[in-house]
Amino acid sequence: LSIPRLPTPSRIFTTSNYLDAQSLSTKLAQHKPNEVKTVAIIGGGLSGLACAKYLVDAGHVPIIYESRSILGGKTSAFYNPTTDPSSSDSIETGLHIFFGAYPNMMNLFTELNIHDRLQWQPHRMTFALPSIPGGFTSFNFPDNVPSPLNMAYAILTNNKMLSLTDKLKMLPGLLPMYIRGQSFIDEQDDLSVTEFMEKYGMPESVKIELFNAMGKALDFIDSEKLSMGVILTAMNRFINEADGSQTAFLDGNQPERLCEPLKEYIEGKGGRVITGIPVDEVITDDTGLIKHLIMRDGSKVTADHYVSAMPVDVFKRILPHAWSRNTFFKGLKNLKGVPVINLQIWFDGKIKSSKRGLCFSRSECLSVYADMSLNVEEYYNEKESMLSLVFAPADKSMGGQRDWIKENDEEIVEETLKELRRLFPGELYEKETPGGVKVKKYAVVRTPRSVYAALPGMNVHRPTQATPIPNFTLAGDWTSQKYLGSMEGAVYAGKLAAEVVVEGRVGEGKWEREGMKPGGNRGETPIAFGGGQVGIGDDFIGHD
Ligand SMILES: Cc1cc2nc3c(=O)[nH]c(=O)nc-3n(C[C@H](O)[C@H](O)[C@H](O)COP(=O)(O)OP(=O)(O)OC[C@H]3O[C@@H](n4cnc5c(N)ncnc54)[C@H](O)[C@@H]3O)c2cc1C
Repeated sequence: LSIPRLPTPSRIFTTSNYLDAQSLSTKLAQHKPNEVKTVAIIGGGLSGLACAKYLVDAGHVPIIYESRSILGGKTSAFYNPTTDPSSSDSIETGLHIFFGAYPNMMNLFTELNIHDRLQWQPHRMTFALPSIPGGFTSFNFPDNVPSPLNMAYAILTNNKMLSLTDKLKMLPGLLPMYIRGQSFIDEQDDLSVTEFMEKYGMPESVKIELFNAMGKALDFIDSEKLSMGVILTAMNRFINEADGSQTAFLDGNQPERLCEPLKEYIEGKGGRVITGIPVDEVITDDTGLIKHLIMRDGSKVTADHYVSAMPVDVFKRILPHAWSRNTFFKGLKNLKGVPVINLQIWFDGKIKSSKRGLCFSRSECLSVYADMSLNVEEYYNEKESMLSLVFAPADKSMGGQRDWIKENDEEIVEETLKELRRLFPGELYEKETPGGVKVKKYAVVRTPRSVYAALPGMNVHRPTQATPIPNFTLAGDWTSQKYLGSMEGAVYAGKLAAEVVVEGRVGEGKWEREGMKPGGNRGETPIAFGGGQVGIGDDFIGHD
């Protein structure tokens, strides 16, 4: 209504990835089950919701058990906990950006008939220029030019970040990514960004100007520590699709605008969504099959089949003792969620130089941010800016300057404002610039364990959705799928899990991807998870 909307880029519906997503949906919807199964899905994030959606399409009866009172997991939002108790704004777990190269997510929006809820942005990528306070530059992707030419044009016509020599020196590393695709990407997963750049002779400036910003945005990790597989995967998805890197915001908070229609769809076709009671334990019989789940309130849940759509850190805690000796689950001990912080800051006036779309702040502690008052219908405000900012890396183990995740809100906000003063010189209130806009209120949301940390060599430890346990399947963005830890990855993994259940591919669990070192699924070597216990160190801490 108040914010101009661009149409959904039509080319995203013609890519081979989109057509694959569509044909998997069709296959599941046309399935005629011999036996209708009740499927207990643990976790009501996007992956659990997507899994349930495709299971009802296939004629089964999924029941989601979500521990919190709100659906959405890492995309959830809460009302009110700002520094102003009289307000009732929604506070999101994180600033969430959708990309054209999210074929399963785009397909899901089509199936739910809610594409008009995506607020597409002009096709460009905007970066702050750290050496010029208040300076920004954009890579502009021309309309109606096919990939990869539109990306080549965007890169070649921007000279503010990389020289022509830098760009040419990127080619030996990036050409095989384009030509060989996934097999090349998987082979590089063991290398950090720095190691990959040394191997392919890329200049340091590429890391400073580009890869640092990408790493912090994609996985909340500094590029010194990050696996190069992350950068290559994102570039590969973007370079192969003309509108792959075009971004969109949802027009409001995800629990209402995306999870609610999913819940209505699932319940409208016979499934159920139960919130507010965590699953506490998975009870197995002598053969390792799940007998039932025990809920926090002491009740038991039995089903024909069970799916975990929990984050990896929680799954490790809940893993039955009987399974911990199976080599399929061996790699789990290496997977761990990355800490990240998201801030929402409301100002008492408009930040005049604030831009539409997503910006890479390229500062020490901030990753990406957006002025929600300009971009998202729910937060639209003509007079006052509201910034949503991703603060990363949030601890030293991921390359942060400090363990910010443990700091108090005031220190985090102070550091953020310090960096914002460089992005908007003279526009934020300080004693010396009394005319600037003042902070009205803020909310700081910490996610101590978010997406799995994509450190070098981790990809091989991500298990497939099919497991060796005949009545158990895995979902979640951290399971093996080609879209990183992301909303697209979560939806795709949920859909793949539904396919495993529908096809009865039970007890299969194998390491499917070529070029990966097999973790094995039927090996007999017992694995030590700390004396039979599966420990993850500190607990996953949610918001409620
Ligand atoms: C700050 C931030 C910014 C992000 N930005 C982007 C972005 O711009 N673009 C993008 O694509 N992705 C982004 N992501 C990543 C994205 O949010 C995740 O990849 C995705 O939402 C993961 O979905 P999931 O369903 O796999 O897991 P989750 O969302 O973690 O869902 C798991 C669910 O399981 C529930 N659960 C846990 N334990 C139990 C239990 N014992 N019993 C029952 N339920 C349980 C949890 O409460 C949760 O609801 C961002 C994440 C964060 C934190």
